[in-house]
Amino acid sequence: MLDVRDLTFHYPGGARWQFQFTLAPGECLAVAGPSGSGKSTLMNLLAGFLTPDAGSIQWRGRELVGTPPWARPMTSVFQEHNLFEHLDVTTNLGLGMDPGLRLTARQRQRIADGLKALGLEGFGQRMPGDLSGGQRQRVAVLRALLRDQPILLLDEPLTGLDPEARALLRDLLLAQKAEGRLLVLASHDAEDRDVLADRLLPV
Ligand SMILES: Nc1ncnc2c1ncn2[C@@H]1O[C@H](COP(=O)(O)OP(=O)(O)OP(=O)(O)O)[C@@H](O)[C@H]1O
Repeated sequence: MLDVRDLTFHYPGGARWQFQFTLAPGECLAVAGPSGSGKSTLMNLLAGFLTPDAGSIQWRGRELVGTPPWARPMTSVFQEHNLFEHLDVTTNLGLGMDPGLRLTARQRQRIADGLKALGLEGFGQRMPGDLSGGQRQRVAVLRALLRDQPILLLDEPLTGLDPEARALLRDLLLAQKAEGRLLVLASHDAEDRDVLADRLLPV
């Protein structure tokens, strides 16, 4: 269970937020609100890139506030995809699984299977700069999924994709839920929220 309680935050001189929700394995929470309402702020608080003024984020009874981002049981796909431009697609994906890139045959197979499932078969040796925006986005989501963390933070993961890629990624995210992962999804798109989310957090 992810238990977010009285999580308060403000930017210097800016508005103040307070977030509260619980999320069980297999559930998706959609964070909805207009541009500038604080969706990315919540994502950054959960990921540990921002420090709250007060409140707690507990995962299975363990407090995550104060835990650095890399040690949290979550992985994020934010609007900037943050692929390493000088490394090919397979290496980008592999680094998410093992920073030392000592990949097992099974891990290599998972990368190949993931690329195939997302319509990117044969793209493993390409450089990110040689991909379309939608292809880069799929690689970024795949990299997050391959990291096998229990919590996925997704900030507009399907925005800008064509209908086919969108359907592929939606199915992939539904499969993550079926496997028991927790999804926190910021999305402007009501249809994505309807398909994926169990609950709505208006901000
Ligand atoms: N570093 C910062 N310092 C001060 N104010 C900030 C900072 N980052 C964001 N804000 C402000 O906080 C508010 C919430 O921003 P946030 O990015 O969380 O909104 P959002 O709901 O994710 O918007 P969008 O849908 O456009 O991505 C905005 O008014 C924004 O201008």
